[in-house]
Amino acid sequence: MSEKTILRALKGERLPVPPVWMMRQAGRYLPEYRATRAKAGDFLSLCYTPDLAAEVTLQPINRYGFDAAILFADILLLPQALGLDLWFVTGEGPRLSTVTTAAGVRALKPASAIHDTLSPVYETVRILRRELPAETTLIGFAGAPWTVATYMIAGRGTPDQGPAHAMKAEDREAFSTLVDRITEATIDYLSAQIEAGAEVIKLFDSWAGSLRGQDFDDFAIEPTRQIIAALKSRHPGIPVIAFPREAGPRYTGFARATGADCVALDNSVSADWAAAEVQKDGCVQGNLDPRLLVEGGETLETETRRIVRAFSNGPHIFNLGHGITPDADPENVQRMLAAIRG
Ligand SMILES: Cc1c2[nH]c(c1CCC(=O)O)Cc1[nH]c(c(CCC(=O)O)c1C)Cc1[nH]c(c(CCC(=O)O)c1C)Cc1[nH]c(c(C)c1CCC(=O)O)C2
Repeated sequence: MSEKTILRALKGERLPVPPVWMMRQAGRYLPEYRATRAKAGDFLSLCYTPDLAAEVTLQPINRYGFDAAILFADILLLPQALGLDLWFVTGEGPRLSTVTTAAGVRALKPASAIHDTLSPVYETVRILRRELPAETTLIGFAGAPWTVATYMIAGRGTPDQGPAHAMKAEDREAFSTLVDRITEATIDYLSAQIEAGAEVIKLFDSWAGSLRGQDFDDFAIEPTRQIIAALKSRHPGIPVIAFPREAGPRYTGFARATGADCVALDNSVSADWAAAEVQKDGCVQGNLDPRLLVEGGETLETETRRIVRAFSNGPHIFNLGHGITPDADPENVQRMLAAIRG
């Protein structure tokens, strides 16, 4: 069989039709996901039950034939494996016990202890490698250290990441120690996913956009660079997609600075700008506004075609600028795919 399309794009090949997958493609917009989640009881039980996590990972592949499957798990399982309490409040989101001091950082479990909690995730990866169609690429993932730290410090999602910025300002050393601990644990976590069968790794830095100036270098670029260097030295050739969401002008040069093979773009940057500034360094993915999968209509098709055209001169994986939302219409995903694949 010829090499999988996603892997070819990640090596820098320009393909006549871009391969496609979607962030949060296994999720609440799909009735079959809601049914399996009900069977599991709650979101975390779904993440930690390998048969059910594999089942929901496969649902969007079976329905739409995406070129990649993304492991079903969550970026907040890692803080839990480091010793924090984690729970999800229905309709609100995640809650964690917090780390805000040097003593709190010292009390975390060592990186070497994470596998006790996370081994079901590796089992999900093994099941998926057996069950996925031969042409479908399996993506493993983790949160990037800054984004994971923002949840560990605040104990929840925050609009401006205020508590994390406050700890960084008040005790930069303790904050850096926390970021280093997450970095080390993330390397071990992703290595274990690769050993279990993940073929590509994605790092989600959802809150990268709130880091300014030197902080962006120290806490968005540097930990990502360290993770990618360690993964590529342990697993030569493993491709990595980095998503420094809302990095704006700092998308320029991000692949070169971190060693990422592909940069994922949110929908606040223009595709034409990114084609000139970001795609010149390698593969890009993303950029379609997830709202369009709620609204549908002519705009969904014209915007999809516009993004395909803008990135048609270089390596490109079609994706959204952020996750598909629970109110999206599954039929609109078919319309998007028809506009991409013709
Ligand atoms: C910040 C973040 C989290 N998780 C993730 C991020 C980074 C990407 C982003 O910016 O969205 C990443 C993530 N979360 C999930 C996946 C699975 C793979 C996939 O994309 O399909 C992935 C890759 C499942 C999930 N993670 C979550 C759900 C919804 C849970 C449910 O079924 O009730 C899913 C399918 C819950 C979650 N998990 C998180 C939040 C803030 C929430 C609540 C918000 C929400 O409900 O969308 C943390």
